[in-house]
This record gives sequence, C-alpha cells and structure tokens, in this order.
Amino acid sequence: MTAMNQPFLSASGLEKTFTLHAQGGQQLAVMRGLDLRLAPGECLVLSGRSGIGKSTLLKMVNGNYRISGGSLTLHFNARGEDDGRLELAGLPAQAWHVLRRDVIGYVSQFLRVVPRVSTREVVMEPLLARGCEAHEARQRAEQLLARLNLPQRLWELAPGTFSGGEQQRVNIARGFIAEHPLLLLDEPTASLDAANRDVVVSLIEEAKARGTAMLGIFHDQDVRDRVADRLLPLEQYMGTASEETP
Ligand SMILES: Nc1ncnc2c1ncn2[C@@H]1O[C@H](COP(=O)(O)OP(=O)(O)OP(=O)(O)O)[C@@H](O)[C@H]1O
Repeated sequence: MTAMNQPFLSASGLEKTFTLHAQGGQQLAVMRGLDLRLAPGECLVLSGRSGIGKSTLLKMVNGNYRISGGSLTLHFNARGEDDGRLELAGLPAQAWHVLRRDVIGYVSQFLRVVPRVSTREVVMEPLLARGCEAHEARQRAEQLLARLNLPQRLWELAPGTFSGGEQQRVNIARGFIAEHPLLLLDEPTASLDAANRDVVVSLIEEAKARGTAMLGIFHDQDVRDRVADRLLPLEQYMGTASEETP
C-alpha cells in the first residue's frame, strides 16, 4: 500500500450522544458505530437526510463536539510529516487549538463576525496565527478575495453587514488560505451563484491536487458530483434518536 492510500483521518465505532441538560438530562443518541477512512487528496462527501448527523460529524472532527465513544484518529505518517497517530477523543483544549491552527481547517456555513475587523484581516488571520509575514498573508488574502469576486471596495469593511453570499465567500477565503492538510466543508456553496460555485469547485480541485483530505457536506447535486470522490451515507450509522423520526 502506498502512502497515498493510507488514511489521514479514520474513525472506528464513532458515537455521538447529546445530553439535553435543559430537558432533564435527556439523552439523544445521534450516531453509533461510524467507520470512515479519508486519504490525503480525497474528498469524501457526507450524505443522508436532514438531521442525520452530517454537521455533527464535522463538528466532532473539528473538536466543537465531544466524542461520546469509539475512536477518531489522525495519521500523520500518511503525509510523511511525522511518524504517528493522534487520537482525537479526549484531547485537551490546548491541543485542539494547535490542531485547528495547523492541521484542521473548517469552512462553516456561516461566518462568525468580529465587529470592526476588516474583511481582509478576517481572511489573513489564519496565516498570521501561524507566524506568516503580514505582507505575504495580505497578498494571499487579496488573491483569494479577488478570485471569489468579492468587490475590492468591501475588503476594508467588517463583513457583518455583507449579504449571505458575500459572507460565505469571506468564509471560504478564510478557510482555504492556510492550506490545512484536512479541510471540513459544511455546505460552502449554499448561498453562491453559479460563477462563484465554479470558483469553489476549482479551489477544492486544487486542494485535492496538493494532497488535502476533505470531508464535506454539499446539498447542491451538481457541485457534489463534481467534487466527491466517494459518498458516505450516514443512515447506516444513525442512533436511536434518528430511528424514531420518519
Ligand atoms: N448541540 C446540540 N445539542 C443537541 N442536539 C443536537 C446538537 N447539535 C445537533 N443536534 C441534533 O443532532 C441531530 C443531527 O443534527 P445535524 O445538524 O448534525 O444534522 P444534519 O444531517 O447536518 O442536518 P441538515 O442536513 O438539516 O443540516 C439532530 O437531531 C439535531 O437536533
């Protein structure tokens, strides 16, 4: 087996149960027994009906949701960078901070806006956090914003008042700028027009070519067909909470 066939991310028997503290500690079993292998340069697309647990899985991989059971593992040796496996269940907060800076990028559906921070700075920030020179980060940010057709007059403004599609493009630029080896994509094209969807497809293809492993959710069938190397249907891994819903 070549290094490219080794997974960069794997899950085995992964489980997620939410405890609803506001509702008397009621347990909501969303996922059980999920297995996956994601290789460098591969885009695996999560499929399944609304509420099946697609975003939940991305949030577990990003460390936003605690892992309830099973294992979720990064394999650094698959990229020839380091010899080792890193188990993500139970990692301390500081380790997640470093992982999100250097390893795991996340394009969420909605931009989390910090007031008074300009669009250009929002996009530059992941590179600056890694110690990249400001002029280089600025150049990369501007290239991406231009590619995503965000008008230059908006670059100096904080994106809080931008339209949904404009905010999504800022989010995409911020997510792709740091070229993390693992990228999580939660409906990155949901609010975009056809021309900008094409730009995102190109960004994904380029990321694949440099060996980025991607786990994504794409409701747009056309985009999904263009970017997916494989689909992972989540129905087979649903917990009892989903079985109760028609
Ligand atoms: N923080 C949370 N607390 C409690 N339950 C949650 C939480 N986050 C998600 N859930 C529940 O987990 C289930 C899966 O939700 P999730 O958002 O992962 O679904 P999805 O497949 O991404 O849906 P959609 O396609 O509609 O976005 C849902 O029943 C949801 O109510």
